[in-house]
Amino acid sequence: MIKKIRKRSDYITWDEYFMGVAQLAGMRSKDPSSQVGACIVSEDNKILSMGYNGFPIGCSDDDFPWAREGEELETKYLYVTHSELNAILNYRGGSLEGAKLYVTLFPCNECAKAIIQSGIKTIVYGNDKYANTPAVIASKRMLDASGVRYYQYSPTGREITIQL
Ligand SMILES: O=c1ccn([C@H]2C[C@H](O)[C@@H](COP(=O)(O)O)O2)c(=O)[nH]1
Ligand SMILES: [Zn+2]
Repeated sequence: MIKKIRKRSDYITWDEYFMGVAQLAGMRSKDPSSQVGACIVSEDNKILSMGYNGFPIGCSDDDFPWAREGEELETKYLYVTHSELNAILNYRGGSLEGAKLYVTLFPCNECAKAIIQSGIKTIVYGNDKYANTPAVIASKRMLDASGVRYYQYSPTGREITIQL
């Protein structure tokens, strides 16, 4: 009698996989307070692009400021490219129409504009710690008006260890 070998049952789900990849991308960020990662996926679950928050090419991580407060020109906010925008700009393959974005932080209003214009139709986000700020309220207003669906990732509690 031949015993049929069945597939593993503890493999990770698509959402775990892509949110995990977004988290890993965020680990490249040099921002001391918020590391944000993003992963863009096609309708048939192929990774199209990734990004994290950081300064534009040529703007040194050691020279540009990482401060959150102080004189505006000496804070990071005027310089940092957000993870979602980096992921959109990093894509070299043409259209993102119908794509899905996994991102560890709810996108701000500026990222929402780029998401809408790029054709991304679904956002799966991690934390929403800036939910009460004008940037996120405006973001949701635009995403709702444009028919971009968003839902919060539900952590499964599963942990992985990667040896580097
Ligand atoms: O849509 C967003 C919003 C913010 N970010 C980045 C930009 C900054 O590097 C941090 C936020 O810094 P705080 O110190 O938490 O204010 O997150 C992003 O990538 N995408
Ligand atoms: Zn943003």
